[in-house]
Amino acid sequence: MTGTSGGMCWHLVVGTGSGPEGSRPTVNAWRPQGCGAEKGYVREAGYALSTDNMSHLFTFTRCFFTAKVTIIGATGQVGSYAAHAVSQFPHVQEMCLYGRPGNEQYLDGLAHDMMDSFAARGTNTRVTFGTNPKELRGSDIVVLTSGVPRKPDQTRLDLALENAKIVRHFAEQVGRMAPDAILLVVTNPVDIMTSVALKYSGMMPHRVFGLGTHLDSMRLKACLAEFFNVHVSEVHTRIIGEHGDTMVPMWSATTVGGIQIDNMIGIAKLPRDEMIERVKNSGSYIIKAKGATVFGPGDAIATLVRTIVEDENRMLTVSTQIRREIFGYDGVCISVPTRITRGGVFPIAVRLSPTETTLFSESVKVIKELTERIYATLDAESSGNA
Ligand SMILES: NC(=O)c1ccc[n+]([C@@H]2O[C@H](COP(=O)([O-])OP(=O)(O)OC[C@H]3O[C@@H](n4cnc5c(N)ncnc54)[C@H](O)[C@@H]3O)[C@@H](O)[C@H]2O)c1
Ligand SMILES: O=C(O)C[C@H](O)C(=O)O
Repeated sequence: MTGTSGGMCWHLVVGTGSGPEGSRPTVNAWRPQGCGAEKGYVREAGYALSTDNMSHLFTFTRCFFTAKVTIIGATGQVGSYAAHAVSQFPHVQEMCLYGRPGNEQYLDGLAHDMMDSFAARGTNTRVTFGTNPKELRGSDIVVLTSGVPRKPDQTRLDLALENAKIVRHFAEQVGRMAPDAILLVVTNPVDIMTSVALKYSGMMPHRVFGLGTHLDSMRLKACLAEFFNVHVSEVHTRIIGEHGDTMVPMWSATTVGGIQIDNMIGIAKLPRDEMIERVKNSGSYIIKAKGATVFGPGDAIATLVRTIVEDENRMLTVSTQIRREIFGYDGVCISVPTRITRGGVFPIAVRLSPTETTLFSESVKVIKELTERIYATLDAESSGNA
């Protein structure tokens, strides 16, 4: 059985094998073997057919999903690493490396290099590349990484206008060629670029989102794991607001080993301000040291893509359009906790502490003002008044 859901192709394969209690229908499912001809990956959907009453009791069914993921800006540092990281997931059937005209030779070389890597690691993902917008057709997820990166003496906000023009150009292409895709924006300043991509793609708000403070949340997680000397998986934390200087740590939602940090003995020594300063400066520190941040954002992108293609239903903090009814503000994309599924990204309303509320409103103000200025400049340019 084949169908589509959330723009993604899915296949459900049910057979009649023998179950532990007799002739209960079971499932024919293909698992990727690394170098075989299998195309899909199997996951339990939690229901299946019962022999007693085929119509009402579903207890065990499996289905698998395959996706085409396109990386725009694949010749860049973040784009190329993200393409490689994302291709490891069995659900990703096709990885399309997309770039601007003139970059064909580079993209061809990148595709060959990645295919060698896949053979070495046993990945069965098809690699395609191109610079013609028609290559975007059929994409289930598009990751937009094109744009200039900041220099060591710049802030991310300094890139806003130059990158907005690049993002507008590609967002219009995605809106035309792959309107049912989910678009993940990475280009900085990412919150403003997410708004630009949403506006110019014409896509639904829950299908356009930005990497936002997911990466900052991972950075804080690493600091906390180091401080408490525990495995990173023991730490749950979030940073909301701008991916930038006004980011807001959600200490109220920070736990170590499931224990809220305020309830941990010795917590008075936790250097919260230093940790947040370290997270805020992490990008510029790495750029000064080695030219670009690559593995952190690349693997953060990969987590988000996997969450969607595997329909993991996870709660992650990413940049999304917030609504006045829930958050008290609208007309802005900024990071809040969201639920991410194969259908898209859905903001979750949460109660913040009084300090978090004040800091979040300051963060919204910064992003909203600059977003409006960028819209005005782009609109004036389109109407020939710039
Ligand atoms: N949100 C995040 O956490 C995060 C993390 C890392 C990088 N970034 C941002 O991602 C972007 C790319 O970073 P990078 O390190 O890969 O940079 P890079 O210079 O290595 O790559 C830039 C990419 O953008 C393309 N590009 C540049 N100018 C273009 C134009 N005028 N038209 C079309 N394409 C153009 C290039 O061809 C290349 O593919 C930057 O804006 C950077 O700030 C964001
Ligand atoms: O800091 C940058 O400019 C890149 C990115 O936003 C990051 O935080 O790694």
